[in-house]
Amino acid sequence: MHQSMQPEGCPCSSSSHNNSTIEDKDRLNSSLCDGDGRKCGVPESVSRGYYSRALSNKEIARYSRQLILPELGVKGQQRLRQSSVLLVGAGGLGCPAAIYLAAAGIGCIGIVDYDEVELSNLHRQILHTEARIGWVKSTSIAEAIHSLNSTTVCNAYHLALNSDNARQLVEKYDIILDCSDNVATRYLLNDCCVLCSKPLVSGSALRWEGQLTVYGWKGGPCYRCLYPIPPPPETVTNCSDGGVLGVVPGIIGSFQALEAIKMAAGINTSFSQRLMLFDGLDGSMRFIKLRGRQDSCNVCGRNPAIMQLLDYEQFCGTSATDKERCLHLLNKDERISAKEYKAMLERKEDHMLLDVRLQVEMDICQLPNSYNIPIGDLKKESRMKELQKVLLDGNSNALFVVCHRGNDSQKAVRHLQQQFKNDDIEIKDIIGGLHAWSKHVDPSFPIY
Ligand SMILES: Nc1ncnc2c1ncn2[C@@H]1O[C@H](COP(=O)(O)OP(=O)(O)OP(=O)(O)O)[C@@H](O)[C@H]1O
Repeated sequence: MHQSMQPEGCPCSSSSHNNSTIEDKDRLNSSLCDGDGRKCGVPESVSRGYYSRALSNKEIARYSRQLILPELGVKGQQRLRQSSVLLVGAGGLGCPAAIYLAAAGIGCIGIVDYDEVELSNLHRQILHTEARIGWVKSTSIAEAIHSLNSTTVCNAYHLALNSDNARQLVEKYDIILDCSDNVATRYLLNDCCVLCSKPLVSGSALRWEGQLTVYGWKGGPCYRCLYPIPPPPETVTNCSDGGVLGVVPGIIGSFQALEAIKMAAGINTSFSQRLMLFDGLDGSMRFIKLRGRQDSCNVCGRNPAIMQLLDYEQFCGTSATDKERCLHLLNKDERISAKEYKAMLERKEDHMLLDVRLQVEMDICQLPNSYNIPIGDLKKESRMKELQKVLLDGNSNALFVVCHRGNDSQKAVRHLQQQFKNDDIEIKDIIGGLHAWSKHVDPSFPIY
């Protein structure tokens, strides 16, 4: 665990940052370092010397406030310098986790992310900046790490972690942090960490709440021991749909760094077989004892069925075909485009526009004359009667449904078609919702 594994960018060369910080997928296979520093152009003795040497005066000064903690001490600090941590996800959890790991003196940090920085990331993905909008996220974090602690080697991998590349990456690092935001990646990382015998520090955050636990540590359970079957995709909400207060992933990501630092320093973790539930709204923290490793587990049990990585999108029902099916719930003739709706408005055609988003979203922006019933309320009889009355009063027999991006509006149309099956009402949704309106009709319309 504390043997240095020296992933791609080898910490043995102080000038290695410029060469090895910005990794990309083509360079994934071309390791800069063969495991003992020789390919870095630094004499072997120097690189070995670096690791075995006591802390330098500069290191003592830099880490002095943590060095005097008896639980850490010089030995612990040296272990941090020899350790490598891989973060999957350079977003709300990955940013705080990465920066605290670098600040503490972790020798090598790898960051995997396929995404680029957007304006809507900045309220919580605190290492990215206005000036770096459009940058590759992993590169943006590598820059932030280098400014804070130039002695930490940082490998930025601009790629989507998948079954083909995960093992190759995970096996190079000592500790893995799951800072991703989707179920398929969680199962992929879990299985990969079990197969490579690596501990996995798992975090998640949504709305005001966050969770933290550590899988696969000293005989503790893995993610599959607790959740053998993935949740139905329609029950999973992400931050762009459900929202999140930036501080919440900040807190959970910091906890992920804390646990990784403790494990790397040889102290132990407090979260194996233990789950933390944090609620920022009521300021509570609860701790739940989790069941241990399950003999029946498909990946870490007695007779594991999973000996190699799978197709996790398919396993979780989130593959491109599954998404396509969800996106095309309605037929073509049950939908109109944002442009067609605009043309209809210009022709002043009689109709009613129903917006099925939450009131809080209506407060951000809405189309003129839209009537609001949130999708969750459409099943309530009272709201159905109300809608019927508005349609009758307006004497309109055309009902158009809009939402944020055109997913909920399709579900709403299906439901309303059932409700109004005896009435002569044409019900359609607007393809792509308000996003499409902003993109194709009115660029001044706010996007959130
Ligand atoms: N399989 C994966 N490989 C690489 N990166 C991943 C993978 N799965 C998720 N991620 C990354 O994990 C990060 C999760 O962070 P977070 O949820 O804060 O950000 P986001 O996806 O930018 O959010 P939003 O939904 O608001 O756009 C994202 O940057 C995403 O690109």
